[in-house]
Amino acid sequence: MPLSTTLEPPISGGPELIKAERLSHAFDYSLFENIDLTIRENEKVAVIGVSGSGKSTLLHILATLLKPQHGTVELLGSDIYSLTPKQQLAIRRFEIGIIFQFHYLFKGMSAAENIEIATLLSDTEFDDALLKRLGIENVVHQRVTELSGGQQQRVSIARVLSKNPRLIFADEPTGNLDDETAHIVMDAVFEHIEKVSGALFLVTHDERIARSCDRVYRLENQVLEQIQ
Ligand SMILES: Nc1ncnc2c1ncn2[C@@H]1O[C@H](COP(=O)(O)OP(=O)(O)OP(=O)(O)O)[C@@H](O)[C@H]1O
Repeated sequence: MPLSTTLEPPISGGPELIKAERLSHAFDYSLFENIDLTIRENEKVAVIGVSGSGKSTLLHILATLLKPQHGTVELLGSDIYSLTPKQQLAIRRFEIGIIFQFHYLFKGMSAAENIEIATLLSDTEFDDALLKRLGIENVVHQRVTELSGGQQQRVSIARVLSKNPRLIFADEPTGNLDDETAHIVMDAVFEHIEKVSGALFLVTHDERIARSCDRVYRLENQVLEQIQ
């Protein structure tokens, strides 16, 4: 059994926005055991690791989507898996943005409609400047199915940022993007975190992008090891 991986919080003394303690989870085999992780205000944390090591599962657990078999997750001070479904929904709606590997856009709608749904639900404004910045201002009125994978990825990122969440969980957000666009997108995400004094939990295979975060961990052999 691996040793408990207790990770020291960073030097900054800001409030703890994401705090996981003693997380363990298994499917057919154990993915990780006794993981502790704290992410404070204004911090960006990346996790890398080989395919199948459990990175997405860890992201789902932190992002309220999957109850861990052991351990606790606090978001903005609330123990999320002890909340009622209604309370969980409110946190998901107003405080959490999840950038999924596979977008999950509404395919029958235009890009703009996909973004509008998010702004309506979270009571925020449609941000034209953000679309321009992400280079999708000329395609927003097209149906999502007419867009390239990279354009769809940017629409899904615009949808998440438009909600103005404090906590962003991003699973391979630059997987479909060329290097230049990947950097534009990550800069927009980083700036957003700064603007809202939020926190980012990023899963990526791109080591350069991981290294641009404040801390980097590798998930391997059931252990989350800090490598930067
Ligand atoms: N809902 C599920 N039911 C059963 N097994 C699952 C489930 N979700 C994930 N797994 C398994 O858990 C393991 C870890 O999956 P996960 O998606 O967390 O890995 P990952 O490190 O994110 O991989 P990748 O880099 O390829 O996205 C895999 O073997 C996967 O098949």
